[in-house]
Amino acid sequence: MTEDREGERRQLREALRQARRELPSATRVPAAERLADALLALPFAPRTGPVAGYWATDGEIALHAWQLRLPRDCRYCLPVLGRGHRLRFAPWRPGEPLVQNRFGIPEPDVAPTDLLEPEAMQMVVLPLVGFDRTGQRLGLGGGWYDRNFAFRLRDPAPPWLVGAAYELQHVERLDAAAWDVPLDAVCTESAFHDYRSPSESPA
Ligand SMILES: Nc1nc2c(c(=O)[nH]1)N(C=O)[C@@H](CNc1ccc(C(=O)N[C@@H](CCC(=O)O)C(=O)O)cc1)CN2
Ligand SMILES: Nc1ncnc2c1ncn2[C@@H]1O[C@H](COP(=O)(O)OP(=O)(O)OP(=O)(O)O)[C@@H](O)[C@H]1O
Repeated sequence: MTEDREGERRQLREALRQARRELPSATRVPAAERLADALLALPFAPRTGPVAGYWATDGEIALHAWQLRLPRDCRYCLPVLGRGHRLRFAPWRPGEPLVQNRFGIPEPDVAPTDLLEPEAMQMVVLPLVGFDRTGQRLGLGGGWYDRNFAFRLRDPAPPWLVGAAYELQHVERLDAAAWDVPLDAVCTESAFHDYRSPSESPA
């Protein structure tokens, strides 16, 4: 990528992060409920097994409403950062112990043997800074999700990869890099954006 492109990407990231941070709680609270409605109504919403969310930070749309309304046999998990940009997941219920990771984001305080691999997830709800009409995602820039879900560039779902965002994070077009893993869908407070190919979305 050229330096110009990288600079543009940085500017876009900052503008979108600021816009989402500025949303008032009168907007955030109902948005989290509408997001939960959309995630629970997904045609491929899992009935059972581990599903991954995130601990909302930096103005990200919250997932607690979804977590509370998940089917009984689904286990809500949070991302746990490892060495070398390794991302794994740990089941977590409200009240269970948390520690802060290197970015100050809470993650479950569990033994390494309790961590689940990305491949074990039925569905992953990804945080994002921006998304476009083709399902490309702009993240915080660490490449954590792209690295750890690169297998989805060749393997079919599951895990289904679903971005969660406010509609104001929708942008016209993001440049795709070779390593960018496209999303299967994005849910917002007002829409379900379906990016699956026809073969993945039977009529
Ligand atoms: N809520 C949430 N959890 C997440 C992510 C996320 O985007 N949101 N991640 C998605 O990948 C992973 C963590 N990746 C992250 C990448 C950068 C920063 C970040 O805040 N960077 C700061 C600089 C902080 C520092 O260097 O200490 C910044 O860009 O301002 C945070 C998390 C896994 N967990
Ligand atoms: N599969 C991969 N293998 C090796 N490096 C990768 C891979 N995917 C991404 N990266 C590296 O990660 C860096 C950040 O990528 P990018 O800007 O796309 O992150 P992002 O999607 O915005 O962030 P995140 O996924 O953490 O939310 C890139 O510079 C790239 O070098």
